Amino acid sequence: MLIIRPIAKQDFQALQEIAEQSGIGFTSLPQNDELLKAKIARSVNSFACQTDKPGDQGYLFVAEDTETGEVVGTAGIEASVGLTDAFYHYRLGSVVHSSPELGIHKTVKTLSLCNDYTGAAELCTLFLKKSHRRGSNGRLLAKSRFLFMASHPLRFGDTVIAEMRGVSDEQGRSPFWQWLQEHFFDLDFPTADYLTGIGEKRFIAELMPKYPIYVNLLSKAAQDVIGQVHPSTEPAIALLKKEGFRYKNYVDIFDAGPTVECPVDHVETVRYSQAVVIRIGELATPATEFLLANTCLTNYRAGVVTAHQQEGELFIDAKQAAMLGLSDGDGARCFAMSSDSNSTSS
Ligand SMILES: CC(C)(COP(=O)(O)OP(=O)(O)OC[C@H]1O[C@@H](n2cnc3c(N)ncnc32)[C@H](O)[C@@H]1OP(=O)(O)O)[C@@H](O)C(=O)NCCC(=O)NCCSC(=O)CCC(=O)O
Ligand SMILES: NC(=[NH2+])NCCC[C@H](N)C(=O)O
Repeated sequence: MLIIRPIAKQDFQALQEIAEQSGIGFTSLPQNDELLKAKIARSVNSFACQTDKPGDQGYLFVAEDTETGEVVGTAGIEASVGLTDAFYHYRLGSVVHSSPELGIHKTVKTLSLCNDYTGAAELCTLFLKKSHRRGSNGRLLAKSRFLFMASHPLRFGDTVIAEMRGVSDEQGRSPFWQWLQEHFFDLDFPTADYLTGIGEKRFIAELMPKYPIYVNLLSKAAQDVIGQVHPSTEPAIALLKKEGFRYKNYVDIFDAGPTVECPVDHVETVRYSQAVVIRIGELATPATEFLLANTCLTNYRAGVVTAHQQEGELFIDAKQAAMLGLSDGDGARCFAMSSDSNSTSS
């Protein structure tokens, strides 16, 4: 069974391995041991802190294979971005150049630097080792965060966003960055991405073009990747679109990958999840698959279980209950895996 739990200090090596595997452009996991240790410590403090409003908390979860004890994936949530340092995007807009006298009307796309997502919660750091990309593992890892948010809504911004990794090749060459580099920076994409990942973001404010950029002046290769995701990120964006996330013309300032957004209470897993009381014992048939999480903070656990729901109660067997730290009579939150089809679009 795969369970999702908060990251702990002893997961450092596993996180280091995931940082190595995730590669360039996966901004939130740079290969820097001190930073990874600091990320773990920040997460441990975030789960432990008592708060009723979003602040500088970052929650990092891991997926653990209970049979081998191996950590096989990560997923994160930032409570609210841009409150301690500026959080930048490019907003893709339009300007119209029009001369009725000459009969010329031209709409030109522009990219404007902005901080519009300040205060939003952010999903990040979603990674599953290739060996475990099967069955419902990816869905469990991505969705378990929404059960956590549904149980602890006061800890997060009202809107949740996700910055999707944009297009770059295996050497870390990004067509969009290439253009910026030629005109404004003397830094390659891997270095810029690394500096952002370790929080050294002052150079953005200092060097980034401050006036809107006319998109038609960019190279064709750069124009083509605006709002496009890296091939390995297709499953991640597919999962979020099914949850109701939408692209509203905001892109990453380095690789032009799309940012998608959704009000937290509109996210499918949040909307269709239910608070239930756990009953442990024999399962009645037909039992079906549920995503189930306890309502704890530091002892948070989530997993996919076979269960039987009757009104406000969810019946599970003792083994599954033990894995999720649940006892008979405990409150929990569940989502019927079959209700994924409730999604309004894909
Ligand atoms: C993202 C995950 C964890 C997802 O796990 P899996 O690949 O096992 O997921 P899956 O269940 O096979 O696929 C999820 C859904 O995507 C669909 N799908 C799969 N491949 C696709 C493709 N090439 N194009 C379009 N859709 C595709 C599947 O049909 C499925 O939809 P149905 O359910 O309808 O069948 C993994 O792919 C991964 O680790 N990727 C590499 C790292 C990465 O790029 N991470 C995202 C960075 S961006 C980030 O972290 C922010 C986003 C976030 O945190 O959520
Ligand atoms: N350059 C980018 N577009 N980066 C997006 C970052 C990918 C992913 N959201 C992360 O947490 O790392």
